[in-house]
Amino acid sequence: MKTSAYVLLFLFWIGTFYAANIMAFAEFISLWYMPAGVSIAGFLIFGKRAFIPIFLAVFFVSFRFAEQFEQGFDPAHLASATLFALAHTVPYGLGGLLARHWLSHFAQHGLPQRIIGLLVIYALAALLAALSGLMVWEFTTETNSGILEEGWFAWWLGDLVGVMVIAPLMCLILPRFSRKRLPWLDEFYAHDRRLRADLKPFLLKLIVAVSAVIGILILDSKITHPGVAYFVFFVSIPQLWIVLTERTSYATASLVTITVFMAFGVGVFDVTDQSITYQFALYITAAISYFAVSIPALMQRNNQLAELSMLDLLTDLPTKWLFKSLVTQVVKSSRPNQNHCIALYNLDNFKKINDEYGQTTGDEVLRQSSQIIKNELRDSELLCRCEQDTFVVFLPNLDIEEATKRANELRHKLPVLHIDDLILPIRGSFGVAQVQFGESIDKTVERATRALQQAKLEGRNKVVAIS
Ligand SMILES: Nc1nc2c(ncn2[C@@H]2O[C@H](COP(=O)(O)OP(=O)(O)OP(=O)(O)O)[C@@H](O)[C@H]2O)c(=O)[nH]1
Repeated sequence: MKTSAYVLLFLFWIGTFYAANIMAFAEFISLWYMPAGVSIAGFLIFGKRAFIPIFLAVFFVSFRFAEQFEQGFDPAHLASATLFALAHTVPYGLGGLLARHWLSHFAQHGLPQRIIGLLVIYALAALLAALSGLMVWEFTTETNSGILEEGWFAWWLGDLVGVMVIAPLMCLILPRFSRKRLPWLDEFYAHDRRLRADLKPFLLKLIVAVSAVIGILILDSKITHPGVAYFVFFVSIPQLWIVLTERTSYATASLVTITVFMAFGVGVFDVTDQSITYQFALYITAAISYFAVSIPALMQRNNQLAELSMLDLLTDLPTKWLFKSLVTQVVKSSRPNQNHCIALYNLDNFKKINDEYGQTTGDEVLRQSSQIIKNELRDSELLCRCEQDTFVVFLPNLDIEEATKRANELRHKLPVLHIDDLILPIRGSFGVAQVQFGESIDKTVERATRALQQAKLEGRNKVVAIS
């Protein structure tokens, strides 16, 4: 944690505290308690070192409040400010550290499971903070007995919204001030690397979301029916649209924007009697956003896996799996009188190259020789790496004789390679088979393999066709 991070965390805490006060629709009452998000994210990103700046910030604010209330300094204020600071810092410290442990040590669980855990931790930390905060309040003042029972739910929900909305924003900003890399955080923002930073479509979607918020607030202020406020849950739809199609950083910004408009709006449009509904809507919208973030991440992971299974990493050629699915498609869409063949080839005595010159030279032979054959192919032909030093070429629209001739042409194209100081003449044995009507590609490959074995038995560096 850099020194600037201590100052930043302290200032963020104080800043969000006063910002929340601006958005309060009654004294100490607003839809969200933003500093809670700063606290939990501070511990999440910086670990236990976040304790000092957060404790000091809460202490500072509590002390100033006590002074303002009672007009003048009283040493008891120091004690009550300390208690308030502990009542806030300890629950969020525990929550943040637990969340950090959960996200960094249980990376083997999928993102959705980790998000469930995160939501539970956030909810428990906010509940603990609400209960301890109110207990300290009851304890330090004489006139406030009973506020624990009355106030715990509203406090909890307000804190929880603050945590859910502000923590992701802090997780974007704070890691820049950390000396450590936080790889477990990257997965949440994996989407950002794939998508271009295009502000225009995002802003359009954000305008839709904000218009929905304002429209519903106006409706709620005009129509006295209490059910109107429930329309605010619709806001989760444009927010979900943003999460699924835009960068995670934009989705984070939109969640904050929606919340700010709602927090100001309940006061401006005087619909504070429905504030619990609005808080719930914000919580649900945030929770949906958290889950939805895992969908683009999963999609990206699937794409990577699909690419891995379709392209051979060494030669960059399609794999047998892709070969089979492509050839099956071509054969299926062919007329009955169309002939197609495959030529399977294996490099001769390749093991010797590996043994004598090393695996790296062997790899280079596989890479270069396959690239040369690939460059010789016609547009309709397809080369894939089957396994080890065995490759397969799809030869469409050729009967077995034409295909045998073509395989011989390709065999002659196998190069004499110059790798470092070595001169390596590359040879190969080919087995050719025609795709029979109604036969699976696996069966054709099996027959071509038999022909290839025959070519090896007959002395290598030749083509054998099987009918
Ligand atoms: N360098 C390298 N070697 C590989 C790779 N995959 C498999 N091999 C090696 O390729 C060799 C395959 O040898 P074979 O085709 O069975 O035997 P061969 O020496 O080519 O002899 P014939 O096929 O009978 O002519 C084995 O030694 C494998 O270890 C790879 O990705 N890179």
